[in-house]
Amino acid sequence: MDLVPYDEWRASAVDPAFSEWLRSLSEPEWTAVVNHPFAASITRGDVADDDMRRYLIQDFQFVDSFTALLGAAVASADNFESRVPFGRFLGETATTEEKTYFHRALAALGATPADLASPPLEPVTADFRALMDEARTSLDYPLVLAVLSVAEWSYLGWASLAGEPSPDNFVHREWIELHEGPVFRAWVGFLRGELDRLGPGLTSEGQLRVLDFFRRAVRLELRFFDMAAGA
Ligand SMILES: Cc1ncc(CN)c(N)n1
Repeated sequence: MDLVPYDEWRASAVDPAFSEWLRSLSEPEWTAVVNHPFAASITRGDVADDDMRRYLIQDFQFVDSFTALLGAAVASADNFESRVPFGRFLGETATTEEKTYFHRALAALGATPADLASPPLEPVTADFRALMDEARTSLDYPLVLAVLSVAEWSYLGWASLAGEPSPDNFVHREWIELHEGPVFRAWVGFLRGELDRLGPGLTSEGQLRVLDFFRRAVRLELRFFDMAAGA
């Protein structure tokens, strides 16, 4: 979508939130991520084991950089109340939730310890890690937020489209459950709320920088699902 400055855009927007400006200017890729055939296949529980294994092996490498980026959010947030949700989510990601999921799911899919420790990276995985590292080392809170928000909000998007009944296979079912439900929705609401709190006060140059990180992350999400689908 055309690059319309936030102040101009919000004058006629139905929802003038800064996060909505970022999302709507990231179309059509945003919708392509949320409605991606690979994501839809996860929600139906019919991704072939080989494809799911390849996707999760690459995603485990994504999660490593993502966890480091959560640490940068703790470090760069502008107040204590904002640091706390990042610290909580970081603990969950690093210990219980995603870590045990990956180990159990990849074992069930026949992955080896080497597949978890040091697999060859797909180009999109390397590019996504580079973007997360760029945001992390900037220690610029709105840029960190932009990348985290894309990852979580877009995953909430496709996971919310899952119908009933949930897939029997825990590899699919738990991956959906990790990305939807009241707790995950509140987490995404928090991330968006932080962007909405800080974005309007940035200079127009700063706003465009956040948009640039947001858009790059959306394009990478799309390429990541394309890679998973073998496209
Ligand atoms: C590529 C990607 N993007 C987002 C998420 C959601 N945490 C993820 N696990 N992987």
